[in-house]
Amino acid sequence: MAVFTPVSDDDARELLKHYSLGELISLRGITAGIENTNYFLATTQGEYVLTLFEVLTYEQLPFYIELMHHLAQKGIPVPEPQTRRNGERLGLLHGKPTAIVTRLSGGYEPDPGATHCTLAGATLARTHLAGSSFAMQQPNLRGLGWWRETIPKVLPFLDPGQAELISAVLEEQIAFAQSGLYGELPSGPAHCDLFRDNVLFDGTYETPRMGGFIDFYFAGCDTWLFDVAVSVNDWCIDRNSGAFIDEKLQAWLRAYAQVRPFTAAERQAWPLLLQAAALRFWTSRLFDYFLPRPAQTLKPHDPRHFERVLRQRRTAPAPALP
Ligand SMILES: Nc1ncnc2c1ncn2[C@@H]1O[C@H](COP(=O)(O)OP(=O)(O)OP(=O)(O)O)[C@@H](O)[C@H]1O
Ligand SMILES: N[C@@H](CCO)C(=O)O
Repeated sequence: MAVFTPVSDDDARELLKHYSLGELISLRGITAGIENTNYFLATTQGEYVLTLFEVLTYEQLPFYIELMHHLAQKGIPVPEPQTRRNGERLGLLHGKPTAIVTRLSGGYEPDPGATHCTLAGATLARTHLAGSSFAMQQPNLRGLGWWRETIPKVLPFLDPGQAELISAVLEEQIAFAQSGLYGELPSGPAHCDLFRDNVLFDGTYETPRMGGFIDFYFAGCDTWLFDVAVSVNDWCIDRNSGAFIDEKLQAWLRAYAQVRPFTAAERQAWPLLLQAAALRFWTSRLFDYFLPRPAQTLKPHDPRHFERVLRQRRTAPAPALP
């Protein structure tokens, strides 16, 4: 359930006075999602999503909100934060930071085919290029620094084989981050969590249309290839083994490369980035599983899934980038 802070019709009417978005038609709580309070909000001018941020603070939010604004202005299909009469895009409701963003059409595809992969890959490349002119800077807060801090906390819960694996991969990633090769990788604002449940598709299964990317609240500046690796590690795999499905992977990567061709440094770094992306989510899932936040409502995702993905990426030869 994702209404942690109830919002009444009267609250919404009061809030809408701060915007030029017309009059309230309806307000409906969204049941999906685990972190924020979300409502579908219909007004006489359009369809929106009202979000009350339950975890991120007012000070932490501008990077994400302004990035979405920047991308929307550049024609990337992302929720567009609406601007209040006072020029700001964030407000407060029931003491929580609040934003109204445009509602994208479509739904998420749990079983994406090659066509979905093509659309997602091309749109991510366009997102990267559009984001390169975004002025604000914020590192990926779930990057190497966070892995170094978090892995020692989860180590006591692991068996010796797992502990050895996660420690070895962390050491390799620390060395890689200090290498000249790493410094050559193109970087900029990245979504950093572009799993299939964060992309909406319209149309039919056979002929899908891109609805857009949602949930930018793990975004940060990172190598673009890390973003690609996070995505294909979710979109293009056999869910049981973690192995890549070649047709989907090729569709995803070719579509991305048609918009932004990969560099020589990226080709060389690819196997390590695929492991980095698997390590990132193995670590966060271990952390959420063994050390849940006191008020955490989510049912933790299975950490072993990303252990399997990581082992796959270390044993199977990495497919070359197109
Ligand atoms: N701008 C949008 N347009 C259309 N649907 C949206 C939009 N934003 C959110 N949704 C819908 O609301 C659901 C919940 O949103 P979201 O995934 O962002 O939840 P959350 O609690 O904020 O984050 P988390 O993914 O961490 O649970 C999505 O699955 C999607 O169906
Ligand atoms: N996409 C993440 C959850 C949100 O970061 C995961 O599947 O672990």
